[in-house]
Amino acid sequence: MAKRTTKKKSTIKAKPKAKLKRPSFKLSNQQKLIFGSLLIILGVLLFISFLSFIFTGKEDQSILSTFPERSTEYKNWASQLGAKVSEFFITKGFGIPSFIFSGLIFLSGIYVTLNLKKAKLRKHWIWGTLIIIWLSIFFGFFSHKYDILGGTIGFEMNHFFQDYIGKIGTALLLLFGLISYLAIRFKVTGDTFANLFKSAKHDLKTDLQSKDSSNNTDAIVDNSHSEEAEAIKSAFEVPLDKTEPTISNHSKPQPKAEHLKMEVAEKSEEETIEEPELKIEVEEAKEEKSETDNLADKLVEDFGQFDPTLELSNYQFPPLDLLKKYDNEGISIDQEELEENKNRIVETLLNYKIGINSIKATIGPTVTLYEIVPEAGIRISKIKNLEDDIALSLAALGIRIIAPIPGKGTIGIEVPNKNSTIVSMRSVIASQKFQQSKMQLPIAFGKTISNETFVVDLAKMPHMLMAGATGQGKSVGLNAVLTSLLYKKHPAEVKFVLVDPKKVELTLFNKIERHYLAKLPDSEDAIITDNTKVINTLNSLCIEMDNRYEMLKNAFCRNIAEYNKKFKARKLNPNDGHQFLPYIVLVVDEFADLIMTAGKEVETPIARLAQLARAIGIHLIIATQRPSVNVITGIIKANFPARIAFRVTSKIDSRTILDGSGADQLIGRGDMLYTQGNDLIRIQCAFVDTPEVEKITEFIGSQKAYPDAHLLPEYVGEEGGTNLDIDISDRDKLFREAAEIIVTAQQGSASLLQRKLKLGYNRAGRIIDQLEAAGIVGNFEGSKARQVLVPDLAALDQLLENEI
Ligand SMILES: Nc1ncnc2c1ncn2[C@@H]1O[C@H](COP(=O)(O)OP(=O)(O)OP(=O)(O)O)[C@@H](O)[C@H]1O
Repeated sequence: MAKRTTKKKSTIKAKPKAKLKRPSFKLSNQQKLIFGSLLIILGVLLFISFLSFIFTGKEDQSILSTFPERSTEYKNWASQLGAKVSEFFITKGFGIPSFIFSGLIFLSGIYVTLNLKKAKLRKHWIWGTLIIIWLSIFFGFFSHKYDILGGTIGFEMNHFFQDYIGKIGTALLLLFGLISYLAIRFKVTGDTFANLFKSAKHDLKTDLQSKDSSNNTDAIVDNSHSEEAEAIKSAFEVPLDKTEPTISNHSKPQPKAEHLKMEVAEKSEEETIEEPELKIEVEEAKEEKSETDNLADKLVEDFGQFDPTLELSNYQFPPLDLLKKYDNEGISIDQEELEENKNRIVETLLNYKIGINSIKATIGPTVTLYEIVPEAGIRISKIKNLEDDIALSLAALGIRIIAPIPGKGTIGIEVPNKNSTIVSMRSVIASQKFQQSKMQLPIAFGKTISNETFVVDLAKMPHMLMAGATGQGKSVGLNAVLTSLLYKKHPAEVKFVLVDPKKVELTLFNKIERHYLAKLPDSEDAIITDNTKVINTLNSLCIEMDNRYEMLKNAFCRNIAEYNKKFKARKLNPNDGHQFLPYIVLVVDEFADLIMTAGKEVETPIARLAQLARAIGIHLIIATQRPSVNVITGIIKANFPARIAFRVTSKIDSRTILDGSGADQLIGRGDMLYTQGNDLIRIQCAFVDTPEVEKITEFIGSQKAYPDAHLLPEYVGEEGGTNLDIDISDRDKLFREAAEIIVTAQQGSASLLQRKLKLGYNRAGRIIDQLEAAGIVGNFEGSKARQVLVPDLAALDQLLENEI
């Protein structure tokens, strides 16, 4: 509410401003030409008058008092008016610098005629006037000899300053003015003078050197300074030695090349100065707004931007206090353990004749990374092969060797800490990195090995595959993902579709059904536990995806972010089927189970969504215990670039999920590896316990909610559809509703039904066919929408009643 009032205030303030601006006279192009050419002519006339005033001013002076008398003959080339104006500007005004006025008027004419940027012209006037004042004061020094140089104003001002600060003071003041002008206008700095001085010094030096060398050659070759002698010499030399001319050719163009360089540099400087002008012109072209833009601007001015959160404007995000603080948080460095591990690593490596140059430790929450720089000549593969031996000598599980650490050129050995610390969800949610993140769907996973909070954007991933043996932290990981989003996103901005075949993992989220969950229209529970319902839901998401693509296409947007931005700016009309699109996050816990029972029926829509849904804001998170190849098939793997591996039991599983080993060497309890296609990052997953999730969902669930969960489009399986026929009893159950929509909109298109009724393309198409059979819409007419044969709802009622 508070927001609204401030917005209103600002619009009230803004309105009179806008009204004040409008009266500024705007000339048509013809008027601009007339006015501009008048100014150009005036500028030329002034220049002519001023110029002739220099020669004829004295002669005309005596008759100036007779102005305006037609019979008097003036010497000025612009006659009476020219003499009078020149007298005013030059003698009584600023003297010779007044010529600049004529130039400025001429320039103004050009600007007006050609419709150039006014801001630049204003600048010319300001600087021009300042130069006129400066010059006229400067010429004031010489006014007693040549009074027209600085004019009366120049003389008076000069003497005004002289009275107070003397001649030298005035001269210095003018010098200061000149320096300021150069500094502001031409961006001259102290360095410019220093460089000038340096280059002058350099030139002098080279001049002196060349003079010296020429003196020397003078000494050796007699008469070489004489041109005649040189000509004779070259005439003799060329035929004698063929290499000579090439040498002289070489030496000659050199200064030319230098000169060329200088020119290029100067040119490029000029270009950079001119660049902004070009840019300004481009922006001007952009300013041209379409009618819909203007309407949108007006709507935004009147009502403010569309606020998707308005319906639940009092919604409170869960406070941090709902998350638990742990005692053993924060890393305590055990110096002894560090020393011990270091010595063991060094010893083990030495046993295999691997010398070490240096070793560095980075302590993380669960593992410590020892970075080793081996002695020169040691093969990396040798250290990699010793992985098991090092693990054995350190008597520790979960040693991982990274050889070499990407981008560092060192070898890393990760050794688990004896006492691991818990990374609490609270600490990562409270971190600045998460709180200040501007990501679309930020997820705070936990902490990296260097104890930094790891935050990634789900929207960028764009889908995530999560695998890990049972009891290694998958469910906690999923909860961490959901919690992150609950702490950052308003219910209007994100919706979850939760699939939980285990039936127990995600049940807590039932409490936030009407806030954050999405479901099929006819289903009772939002959390899907039944495998057949999963198929319907996935297909429904595919329909939602198609619908969203259609909406994006109609709105000329490439992705959901652009679309929502446009919608918020009120550039998309809700009456055309546009609406604010929340992100949809599909979470499937235990994907293996689904594949086992439903196979292709699940795989196909998942693959379709994974391939296409990124742009329209549908993101998939799929977790599985068994990362075997028949579960994570090639097509699924190819479309899930972001992978998370908790501890798995075999190297093969690790390879299936990560395309490499590593996951089999993790220590469990939330120790995980994350990859988004390139490097593996070891992370300690944030721990969020069931009671914490319960508190959060309870907090959210107790607040005012939407009337229902977010409804996904209805999906009727192939067998549920009706064939095209005239039989009334076989009609789709949405037939009447669809007919009313079509008649109201007077537009017979399937996509309209898709949008309004949230249907898939096939079903909408079938309904259109039934409408055609009922005589409500006309025949198929190619790309055009079908003709609507019923004029209004009353006629429709009559038609349908007569059928019965
Ligand atoms: N990030 C973590 N930090 C500390 N302990 C953790 C973390 N993640 C998991 N654990 C511990 O591991 C246990 C099992 O975790 P979780 O239930 O997430 O495993 P899971 O992989 O989902 O197992 P399943 O597949 O059988 O459901 C938790 O109860 C917790 O004690």
